[in-house]
Amino acid sequence: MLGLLRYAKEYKKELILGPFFKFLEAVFELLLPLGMAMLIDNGIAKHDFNYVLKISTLMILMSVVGLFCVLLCQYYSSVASQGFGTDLRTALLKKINTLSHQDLNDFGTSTLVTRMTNDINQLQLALAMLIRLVIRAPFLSLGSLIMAFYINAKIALIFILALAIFCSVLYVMAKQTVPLYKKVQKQIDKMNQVISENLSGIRVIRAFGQKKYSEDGMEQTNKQLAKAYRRVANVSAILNPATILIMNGAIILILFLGGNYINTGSLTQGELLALINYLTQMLLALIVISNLVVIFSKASAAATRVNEVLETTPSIQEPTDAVTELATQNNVSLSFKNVSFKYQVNSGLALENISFDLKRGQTLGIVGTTGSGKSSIIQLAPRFYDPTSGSIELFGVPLQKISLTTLRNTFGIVPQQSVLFTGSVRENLQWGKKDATDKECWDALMIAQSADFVEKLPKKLDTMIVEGGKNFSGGQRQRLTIARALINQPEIIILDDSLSALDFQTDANLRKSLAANLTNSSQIIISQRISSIQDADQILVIENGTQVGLGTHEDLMLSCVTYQELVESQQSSRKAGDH
Ligand SMILES: Nc1ncnc2c1ncn2[C@@H]1O[C@H](COP(=O)(O)OP(=O)(O)OP(=O)(O)O)[C@@H](O)[C@H]1O
Repeated sequence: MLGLLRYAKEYKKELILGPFFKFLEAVFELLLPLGMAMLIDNGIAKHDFNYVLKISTLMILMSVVGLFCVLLCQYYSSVASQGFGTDLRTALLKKINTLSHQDLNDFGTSTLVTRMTNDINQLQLALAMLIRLVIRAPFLSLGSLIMAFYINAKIALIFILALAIFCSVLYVMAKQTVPLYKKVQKQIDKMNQVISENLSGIRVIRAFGQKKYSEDGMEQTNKQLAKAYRRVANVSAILNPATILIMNGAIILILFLGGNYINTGSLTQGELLALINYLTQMLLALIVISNLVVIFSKASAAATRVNEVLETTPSIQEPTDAVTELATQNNVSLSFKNVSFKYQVNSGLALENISFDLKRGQTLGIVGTTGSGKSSIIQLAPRFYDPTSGSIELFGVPLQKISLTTLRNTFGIVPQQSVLFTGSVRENLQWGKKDATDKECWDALMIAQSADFVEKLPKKLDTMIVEGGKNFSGGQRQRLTIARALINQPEIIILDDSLSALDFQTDANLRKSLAANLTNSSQIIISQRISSIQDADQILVIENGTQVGLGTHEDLMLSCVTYQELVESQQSSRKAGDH
């Protein structure tokens, strides 16, 4: 956990001044019972009004200065803890952005959300408490003990006894709660996952009338989370009553022993009062320490989880001596040589022996039944995953040697699901090219057959896209994501079933427009529709992860049974639709 403090190094001043002011306040607080004893024994008992006035003024002054010290400490702790949380969150997001798709699959989205939010909040709170209380509480408890020895060493032994019992209770409790907090965090992950699935799929849940099923699932996860919390609370709840019990037991002992000492004249009434004050102060400080233990137990579990992400070595890394310039004039832009791939070490092959050469400026169509491995092929080209065996080359250079930025800038990818972000149409297009001008935006929209509908929008390029692009139709979203992918004029454009929401005419116009405007770019078009790929220079046919055909439409109609069946099934379903 301490390792994470490196993210607080910008706040050194606050980390020093915060505890310093809290320490000052604690010194004043420690002196107050002594002042009270002096006031009673030397002022009130001797009817010395001037002495009472002097000491009480001094005590008020100490309290006021103490108050200002507390305010300053609160200020510094807020600045440092909020800053630390912000810096840590930024670092975590940066790290997540370096992780490969495989690493992200391994973690899962919900746990990353919990780590970015809940876990970092815990760490922020722990740092604030560290500044406010970590020096003050031990100082007050130790200071009270020393003051007790200063007043009466024999009675101070009761303090030691109370302290020993308290520490034992605390140790037992901490040992039990730390693992329980880890379980709670896991349940929070699960809860986040259920919430995000339920909210993102709310329309589907309603459409299928699955409200009850979704609510039951949520309730079950909710109950499990509550159960995990209850188990921690049951253990933690023992601490405060146990501390009060120890405190009251110790006070009884002090009164008993102190009463005898007063009778024999070896202790004054003021001193007895001061001793009880110090005991209360010590144990209250210890309760604070115990609460700190709870906060730090949670923070320790949170730190482990945050560190787990920060310390993950991305499975796909920037190569040393990376190639940043590609000979894009090269005849072959992308080449797969006997590529096989599996998603998990112990799972079966998702792709087996895939080989093709995509020539510059040409189009490769990929067809196959659903789940046959089409998307998996194009996940390998920008190195979202590395192949299990075989090799892939981009303009003659093995992918592993190319800088990740150069590699990914070579591709313009339109994924299966059209993901748009909250922001204007222009801002969304500029994801493809940061400094794209309005002309470049309109050109890209024109090629993607989107200029017409964007032109009709009230604010055109400045029209806001709401979360997930819900204010656009499925087909409009697809065309906007296509425009975003080609605004940078990439060397290779990949359309992963991205024409599915378009009518046949728009689909044909779009492909014509791509061919006419991006003459130097190669294209990979994945589609279930034969009509979308039949004009491609080459068509790759995939079945159960294996390559069962490669050639033109005409070649495949002669040589590939799977292709012939696909064509036939689409022709017959179209005929059935016509009737
Ligand atoms: N992230 C993943 N982790 C594990 N297995 C996966 C993952 N993505 C895909 N698969 C598996 O790999 C196989 C091929 O999936 P892929 O998405 O490549 O098929 P596809 O042909 O593109 O399907 P569709 O046409 O339905 O989009 C499937 O069996 C699928 O379950």
